[in-house]
Amino acid sequence: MDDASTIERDVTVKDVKITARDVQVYYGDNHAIKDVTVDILDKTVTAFIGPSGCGKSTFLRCLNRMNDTIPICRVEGNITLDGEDIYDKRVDPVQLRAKVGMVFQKPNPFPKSIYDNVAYGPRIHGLTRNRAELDAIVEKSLRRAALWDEVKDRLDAPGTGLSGGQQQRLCIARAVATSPEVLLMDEPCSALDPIATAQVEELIDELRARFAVVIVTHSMQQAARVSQRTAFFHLGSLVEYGETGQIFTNPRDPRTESYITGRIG
Ligand SMILES: Nc1ncnc2c1ncn2[C@@H]1O[C@H](COP(=O)(O)OP(=O)(O)OP(=O)(O)O)[C@@H](O)[C@H]1O
Repeated sequence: MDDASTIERDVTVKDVKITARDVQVYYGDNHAIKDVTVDILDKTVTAFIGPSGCGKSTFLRCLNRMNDTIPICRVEGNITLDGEDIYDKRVDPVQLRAKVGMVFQKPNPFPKSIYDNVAYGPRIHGLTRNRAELDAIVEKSLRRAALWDEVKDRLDAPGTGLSGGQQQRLCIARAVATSPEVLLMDEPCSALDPIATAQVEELIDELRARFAVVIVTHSMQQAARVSQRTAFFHLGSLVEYGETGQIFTNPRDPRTESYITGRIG
C-alpha cells in the first residue's frame, strides 16, 4: 500500500464522527435533499456552502434531528454518530441534541441571566450534583466561548443585554455546556459585525480541538478561513466534498467552479 492510500485509510477509519448515506429530505412534495452521502470528520471544521435554497440548512438540521420539529418534513436514509443510527426509535432527540449542539444564525439567548443561559442544559440533563459543579461548568463553558472575562462580574445580568457578538458567544457557551461532541452552526456570523465575526471565527478554530464543527456559511472567504473540509451543495445535491484548499483552488466539478468564481449563486 502506498503512502497516500495509507493516509486516506487512516482518515476514514479513525476520524469519522458522522456518516450520512443516501439521505433524502422532503418538505411535502418538495424534494429538498437528494441522495446525500458524506462522512463528517472529528476535530475538523466542515463548511457547507452553496447558493441560497440549495439545502445547506436542511441537511445540517438532519444531523441533530432538528427537522423532526417541522411537521411536513420527512427524512430518509441513514445517519450515524459514532456508528449509532441517530434515527433509531430508541434514540431520544433531546439527548441527541445535547451531544450534537446547535448555534443559529441570529443569537437567541433565553430571557434569563447570563449564568442561567449557560446552566440551562446541564440542569435539564442533570449533569451536575451541586451548585459548585454547576458554577464550574458555567465558567468553563464561558471560557471556551471566549466570553468569561467580559461577563464574569455580571453573571446575573440578562443575556439579552449583551452585544450581538457577545450574545452569539453566549449561545456558543450554552451549546458547549452540555459537553457536546459535534457543534452545528447555521450562519453563526451573519448578524455580526466584522470584529465580532473575527472573534467567533477564532473561537471556531479553537473549538475544533475538541469537537467536530459543521458550519453553514454564505461567505466563501469565511469557509476558506475557518474550515479544513468543504461541501458544496447545489439544488439539493452534494456536488463536491473535499479538503477546503482543493475545493477553492482546484474544484473538480464545473458547478463548484462556477459558484466559487461567482458565476452561480
Ligand atoms: N421549514 C420549511 N418548510 C418548507 N420548506 C422548507 C423549509 N425549510 C427549507 N425549505 C425548503 O427547502 C429547500 C432548501 O432550503 P434550505 O433553507 O435548506 O437551503 P439553504 O441552502 O440553507 O438556503 P439559504 O442559504 O438561503 O439559507 C428550499 O426549497 C426551501 O424552500
